[in-house]
Amino acid sequence: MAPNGTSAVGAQPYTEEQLDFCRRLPKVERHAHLNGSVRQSTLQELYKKTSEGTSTSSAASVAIAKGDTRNLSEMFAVFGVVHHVVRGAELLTRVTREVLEDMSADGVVYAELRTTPREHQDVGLDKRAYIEAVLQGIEEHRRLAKDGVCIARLILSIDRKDPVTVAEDTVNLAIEYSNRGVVGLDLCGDPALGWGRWRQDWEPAFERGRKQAGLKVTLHAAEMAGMDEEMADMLAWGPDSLGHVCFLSPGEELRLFESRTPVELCLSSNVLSKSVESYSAHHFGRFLERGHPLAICTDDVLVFSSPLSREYALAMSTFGLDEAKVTDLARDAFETSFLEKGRDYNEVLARLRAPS
Ligand SMILES: CNc1ncnc2c1ncn2[C@@H]1O[C@H](COP(=O)(O)O)[C@@H](O)[C@H]1O
Ligand SMILES: [Zn+2]
Repeated sequence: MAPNGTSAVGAQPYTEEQLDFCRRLPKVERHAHLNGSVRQSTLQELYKKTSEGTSTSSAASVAIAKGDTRNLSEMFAVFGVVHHVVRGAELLTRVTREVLEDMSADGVVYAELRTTPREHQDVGLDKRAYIEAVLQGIEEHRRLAKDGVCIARLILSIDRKDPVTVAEDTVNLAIEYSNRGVVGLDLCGDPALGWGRWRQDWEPAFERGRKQAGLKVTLHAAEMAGMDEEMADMLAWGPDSLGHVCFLSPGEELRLFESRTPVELCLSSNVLSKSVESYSAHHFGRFLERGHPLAICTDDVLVFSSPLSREYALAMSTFGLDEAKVTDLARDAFETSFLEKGRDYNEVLARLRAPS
């Protein structure tokens, strides 16, 4: 790619050398939604087999490029396109394996995948089978990977649009699978649909997962304006990590800095969904300046067409980081992860510390 060539997201501000460095750099992915990270060619292939026939336009429309007029709420419709075709245990296992293969090829050595357990009634899949199919994909990748393994753990997501009974179910499942690869719980979904429910619905559910099984908790937070009250309540409770945090008032931002709660920052996701005006205006700059614990992440590589190496290259060029700083960022991201101490932890650490 030419230094100033164009792609789905417009002119590239980084050089070929920067991108190449970021590709080779061993990295950690902490915020990737499984169905938002499905390989584009797989989605197209699955779409062709449906009753919609040979049209691939629906599959193609999941990619959001610069200039796309969809806002954050409209963007959530794209996940319906993926959920429509990724059905059944076999496909869930396959897409999980492929996501990890793609990450591994991009230099990711450890990934926390997150997904919302769903029933696929038409193919007789219940939520337990859903989770087992995803865990099987992680296991298959590990067994079959030829060019380096991306070690992975699973986080179960609770969608803000669902009733609290669904959240309770998900917590039960996360507890059940907590010694089999599930390390945490997440609050996700369209913030416009389910805010104002933190204290009553979500906090008790997450608290139970944390108390009963030591599960870690990450929350999509301040994804739209006017969520200060929820943010204050979340911080008072004390999550292990927070995603996005785009719309913080100066007071809440200060409180977050003081709490030292790690943040998962997704530059392209925020710029392309118009939560943040431009790369240079991204709050990544302020968090970096404060030395706040953070991890650069992709969110939904299928939708935003930007793998982790590219997100690092964008941060590198936009904020003038040298190779040593970018290397530190990748290592620091691991410090914020949910991976338990043990053999895998030591393996990831060794790969992150290996001289490049
Ligand atoms: C843009 N930022 C975002 N903010 C909030 N939630 C998001 C998201 N991107 C994805 N999801 C959540 O992840 C689900 C798809 O993956 P899974 O089916 O769970 O694997 C979406 O339905 C949405 O709830
Ligand atoms: Zn997300």
